[in-house]
Amino acid sequence: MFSSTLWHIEGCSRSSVLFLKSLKCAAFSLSHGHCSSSRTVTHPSSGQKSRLSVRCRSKPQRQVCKTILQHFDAQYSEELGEQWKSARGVLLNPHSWQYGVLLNRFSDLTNLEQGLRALGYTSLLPRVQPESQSHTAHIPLQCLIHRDPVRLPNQGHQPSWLKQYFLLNAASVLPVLALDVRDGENVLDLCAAPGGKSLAILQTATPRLLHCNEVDTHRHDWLLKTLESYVPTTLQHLLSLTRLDGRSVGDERPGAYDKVLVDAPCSNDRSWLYTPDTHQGDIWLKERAQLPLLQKQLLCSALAAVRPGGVVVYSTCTMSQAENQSVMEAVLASYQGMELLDLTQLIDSLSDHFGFAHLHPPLGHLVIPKKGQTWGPMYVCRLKRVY
Ligand SMILES: C[S@@+](CC[C@H](N)C(=O)[O-])C[C@H]1O[C@@H](n2cnc3c(N)ncnc32)[C@H](O)[C@@H]1O
Repeated sequence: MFSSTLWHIEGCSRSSVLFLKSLKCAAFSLSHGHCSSSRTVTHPSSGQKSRLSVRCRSKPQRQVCKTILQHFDAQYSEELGEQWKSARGVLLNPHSWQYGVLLNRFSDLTNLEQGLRALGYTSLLPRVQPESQSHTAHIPLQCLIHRDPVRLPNQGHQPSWLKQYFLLNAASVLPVLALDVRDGENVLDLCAAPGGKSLAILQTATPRLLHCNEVDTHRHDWLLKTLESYVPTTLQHLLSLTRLDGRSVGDERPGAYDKVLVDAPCSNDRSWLYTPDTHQGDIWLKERAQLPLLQKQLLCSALAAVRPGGVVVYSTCTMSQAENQSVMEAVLASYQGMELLDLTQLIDSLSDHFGFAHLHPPLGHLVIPKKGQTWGPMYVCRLKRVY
């Protein structure tokens, strides 16, 4: 069993009370800690002191699937060498995992940001984001991170109320920043559920169209719910939701989009390690062998769906070379008129927060979890369709 910790804020000013309400009782959990204690924080604008008291609760511990771990050990020690050791340490210790907070610019954020900063949250991104200076300025993404493995509570769905934040692995914003959507563009999120990246795209710009596609029925419903919970009805006309097999979209809508995101189905390293039973682990390992083909087909579909001059971003949340660089290599070799775009400026701007792996071959970028910076895994690569 492991404990999670709830922090309650007491003795608050009125502005802090608003902040508390927005945090839904202002409870947030630490994924470690076994004691009761309290601490005082000062509200930055009012100077009022608020007391945080800590309580513990028990949650069932997650079991590591030995079959998957053995498989990862064999593959990743060969592909990543020493870097696998530090990633392994993080993946095997959920108590150390950090959670990013993506603020929803469409909601009422009164006092929330200041409140979170008073609690030690800082911005992931610099005020002026790289690569945003040369074109029409777009909206800075507000993603807050904490150096400790603290976790805000999820906000429940309430009709006629927009959620204020979305919890995510902060490395998930990387593909969205690489996509660099501008106001008025036609954008396709080919594999969109549960909708975190669609939502992040809408935080950075107001596209003419955001087409969110998800083939799985259950996950499509989840996507719909996410968008309803975060996007005001006045902007919902920008959204188009479909339940297509992403492999067919390129043929059905050739050249229709300025930007396409392929956040591909992959062997999600973080969750696969905690596969509930060995039998399920064996099934997933068999499925894993099929994934590169599906990923290549999805990427080819995206390249057909983007207009000449348009941009495609490919991303996964696995460290597997077969699902990352090898997919890119195969598609670049078989598809004419594609250019690999440089992401160095963006990567450099995030290198204080994210640990980037040394990739062989050096195609794309991989955020690899490490102690104190537990973000990732997240692979990203950006292509331009030249003609
Ligand atoms: C990594 S998840 C996407 C996460 C999402 N972009 C987000 O940020 O919330 C990949 C998604 O692709 C979907 N998928 C799998 N095969 C697909 C296909 N052939 N066409 C479209 N989506 C597919 C899966 O059901 C899954 O929801």
